[in-house]
Amino acid sequence: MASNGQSTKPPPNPSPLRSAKFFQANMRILVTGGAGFIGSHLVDRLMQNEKNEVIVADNYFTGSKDNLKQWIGHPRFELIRHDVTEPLLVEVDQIYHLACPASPIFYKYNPVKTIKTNVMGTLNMLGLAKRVGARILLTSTSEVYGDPLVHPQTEDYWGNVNPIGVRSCYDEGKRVAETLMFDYHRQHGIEIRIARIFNTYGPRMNIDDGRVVSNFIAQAIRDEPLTVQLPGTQTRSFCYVSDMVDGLIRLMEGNDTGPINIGNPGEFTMLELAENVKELINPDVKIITVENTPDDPRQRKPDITKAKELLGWEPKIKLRDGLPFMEEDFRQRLGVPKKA
Ligand SMILES: NC(=O)c1ccc[n+]([C@@H]2O[C@H](COP(=O)([O-])OP(=O)(O)OC[C@H]3O[C@@H](n4cnc5c(N)ncnc54)[C@H](O)[C@@H]3O)[C@@H](O)[C@H]2O)c1
Ligand SMILES: O=c1ccn([C@@H]2O[C@H](COP(=O)(O)OP(=O)(O)O[C@H]3OC[C@@H](O)[C@H](O)[C@H]3O)[C@@H](O)[C@H]2O)c(=O)[nH]1
Repeated sequence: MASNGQSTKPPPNPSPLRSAKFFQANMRILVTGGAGFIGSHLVDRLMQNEKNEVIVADNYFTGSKDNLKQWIGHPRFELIRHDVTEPLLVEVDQIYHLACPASPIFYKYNPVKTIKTNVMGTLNMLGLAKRVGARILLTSTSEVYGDPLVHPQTEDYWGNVNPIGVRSCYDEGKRVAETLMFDYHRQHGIEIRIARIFNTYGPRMNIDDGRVVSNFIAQAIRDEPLTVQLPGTQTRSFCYVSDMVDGLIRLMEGNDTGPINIGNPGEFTMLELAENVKELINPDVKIITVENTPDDPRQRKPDITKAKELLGWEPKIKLRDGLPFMEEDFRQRLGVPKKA
């Protein structure tokens, strides 16, 4: 029975290859998009369990082998250059399906490819889950709520999304991906999990990723003005990556299909974020305002009641505690030590 009370078919039989000796010893987990920011932190956590074998499939559009360098060559780890818009034939027990560019700059760069990644990529991974009887988790997004008219956002809110805007390749793409997940669940009995991830930050974000936290930290370290996009009063709620990974694993291992919001309810305007970065990282830096892009959501904050009740999860790391960890990582990669 799905969490929403709908009855489903029983799950398909596992692939016969799963009764091979190898599978009895290990849980084999596929992470698509595992070379990216959240994916590589998830891989680190999964690899800590000696019973897990991890396969990463990534096309390196926004991810990098560098994020996984500590695991390359490890006997329980495999890295495949693969685009999820093409089918993938592997034998696995679980699929964490993250593959998709997440920064607005990158997902808008080739919107047709972004929607293909969300739709064909998710179809391919669901097809794989069906063939081998694997459980599959989709990393959906708070962007399914669009420019929300309900605040904070609860999972039963259907959203306020522009279907033909420049962000639609991503937000409508993820909405279709969620639909596909539930249709495969109802029609084929696939075990699904859907996480609606809210803005996440932390070490290993691309320095030129274009998202706000990485932009402000890189700008503060480089002594460049912090670029607050107008009006500056728009809000976001930022979750530190280790909390996010913890939530994703709890969701995968738990009994609820979701969708479940995973995010930190601490809400900040972009001006407040800039002021925090300035104070913590470089008090001499200027804050300037610049033009915004179309359809930028004006407010965003997760209601995490469901995550608390169903997963026993809530974030532990506050923004002001997480920013210094990210600063340290960015300083190392940019080669700019902290001034004495
Ligand atoms: N970071 C956030 O704030 C956030 C918020 C909501 C949802 N999400 C979701 O979480 C997931 C990971 O986000 P992230 O922040 O780590 O982004 P990221 O860009 O760092 O990682 C995405 C990874 O997917 C890979 N990829 C992209 N298209 C692919 C394709 N067609 N085939 C194979 N690999 C492909 C990229 O190379 C990259 O390694 C995404 O699905 C994103 O939509 C992230
Ligand atoms: O330099 C900048 C960049 C961004 N911003 C503002 O910061 C806010 C957040 O922008 P980001 O680009 O970091 O990310 P967004 O919140 O728009 O989207 C994100 O949200 C959910 C996820 O699915 C995605 O990973 C990501 O698209 C926006 O209001 C934007 O206008 C700035 O003020 N300055």
